[in-house]
Amino acid sequence: MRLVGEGLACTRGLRRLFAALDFTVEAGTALLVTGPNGAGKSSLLRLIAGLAVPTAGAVRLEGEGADPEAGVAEQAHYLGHLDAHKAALPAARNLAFWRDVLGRSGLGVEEALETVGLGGLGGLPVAVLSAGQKRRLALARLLVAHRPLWLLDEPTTALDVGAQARFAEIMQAHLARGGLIVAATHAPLGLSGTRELRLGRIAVEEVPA
Ligand SMILES: Nc1ncnc2c1ncn2[C@@H]1O[C@H](COP(=O)(O)OP(=O)(O)OP(=O)(O)O)[C@@H](O)[C@H]1O
Repeated sequence: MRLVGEGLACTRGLRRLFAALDFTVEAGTALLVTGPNGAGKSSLLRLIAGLAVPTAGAVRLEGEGADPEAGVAEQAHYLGHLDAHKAALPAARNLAFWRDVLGRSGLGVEEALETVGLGGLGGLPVAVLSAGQKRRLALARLLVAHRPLWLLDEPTTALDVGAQARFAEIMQAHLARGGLIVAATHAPLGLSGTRELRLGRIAVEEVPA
């Protein structure tokens, strides 16, 4: 399976953020989208996720394992800046909701909470969780339903060093199973075998391990 972006252009307001952007992400690899604030990293992720429409160009998943009946959005997890939790509900209830919506094809709720280091905290309302705990809960969503493509916007924001390392292991395991990752980030994510797409000065380059 591979994710292909062809001739992508994005205009926001009066500003053209990028044009004629081509990239390919092969199964088992990650593409890091980098560049200065306002370069268009989040905008690119939203285009891939189907949450915004490109001015030109298209994105598709193709090859073995890609579902020809489904669009990219249905085969992707999109994790934006907002964590998409109901603050008044317990963490476990929030995660159970996403598991039901996304298709129950991954870990159970308790196991996913345990995996992101929130074991025993599932009964707490999200409102009382710390910023890093809320982020961990958002990351747990990736685990409760299988989607081959993970679109991650600054996924390690608010995570402590240990949680960053744990999440690097989770991402690496996803890649080892043939998954794909596109991540907008200002910081290294601790992954090997990644390539970098730098916006602001468009170029795709190999990142040394
Ligand atoms: N809905 C919108 N209407 C008009 N302009 C927008 C809209 N959304 C984003 N922009 C503009 O598009 C540009 C790119 O925004 P984007 O969030 O994609 O940047 P980014 O590279 O992710 O930045 P950061 O590193 O700060 O997160 C910014 O100048 C922003 O103001």
